[in-house]
Amino acid sequence: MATEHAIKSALSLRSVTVELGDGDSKVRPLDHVDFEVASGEFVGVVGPSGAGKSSLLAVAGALLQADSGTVEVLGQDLSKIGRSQGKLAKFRLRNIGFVFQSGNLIPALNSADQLRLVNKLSGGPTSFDPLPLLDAVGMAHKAKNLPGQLSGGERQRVGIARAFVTNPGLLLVDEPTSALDRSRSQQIVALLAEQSHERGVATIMVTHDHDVIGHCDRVVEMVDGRLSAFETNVAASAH
Ligand SMILES: Nc1ncnc2c1ncn2[C@@H]1O[C@H](COP(=O)(O)OP(=O)(O)OP(=O)(O)O)[C@@H](O)[C@H]1O
Repeated sequence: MATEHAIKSALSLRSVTVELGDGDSKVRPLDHVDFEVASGEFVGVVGPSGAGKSSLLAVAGALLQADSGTVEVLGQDLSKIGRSQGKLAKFRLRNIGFVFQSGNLIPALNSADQLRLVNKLSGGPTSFDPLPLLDAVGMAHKAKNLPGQLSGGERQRVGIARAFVTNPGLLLVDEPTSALDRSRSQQIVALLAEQSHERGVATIMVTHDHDVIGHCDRVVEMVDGRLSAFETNVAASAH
């Protein structure tokens, strides 16, 4: 494990504010948010509906621009990448992985091809082999199955393997268990924790599911656009 000084934060938000809407309907989903996540750290984000959790992921994922404050991903200040969407998209594709609610797989592609497509789009090696990644999530035996032939948990596993194709330094995960039963939810979040630690990826997981936050190294709570430590004995609710 590298020291605190050796690891630069994979994600660093300093006094980040985002305002959306106009006039009376103006809202501030992020209100002077400070947030640091180190490489290999698995952080949960909880909080009520409308608190700003998705906005936090969108800012960290370079999908939404901060109105003030600074956002650094893997040491790169996002505001300095330039206004061109092309440059930002390229940076996102190479450095940031996303896992969505229900896997978000392409219906016509089998598991292996889901990964091959991301490798191709990101300019990865032609020799890319999806099997080791599918194996890491326990899905090598279903490499040739289409999403329609997989269970919800299996689709989520393929979605996780796909997110690791580009070796991202930052992984953003939005409600990964919303379509799963309790035991599958535990398995999927345990897998995310294990893979984040093994690969040294900083992972931020937004969840409403308090049953799974015991797998997180740290949990923060978002309320009215502000972030604070989540005051619960996380260790006691683990596993
Ligand atoms: N494009 C937009 N224009 C105006 N307001 C928006 C926009 N997107 C989100 N908001 C508002 O910003 C606030 C924060 O929304 P956000 O989606 O980040 O919350 P959340 O914590 O992810 O909620 P949930 O748990 O319901 O997904 C809400 O009040 C929402 O209505």
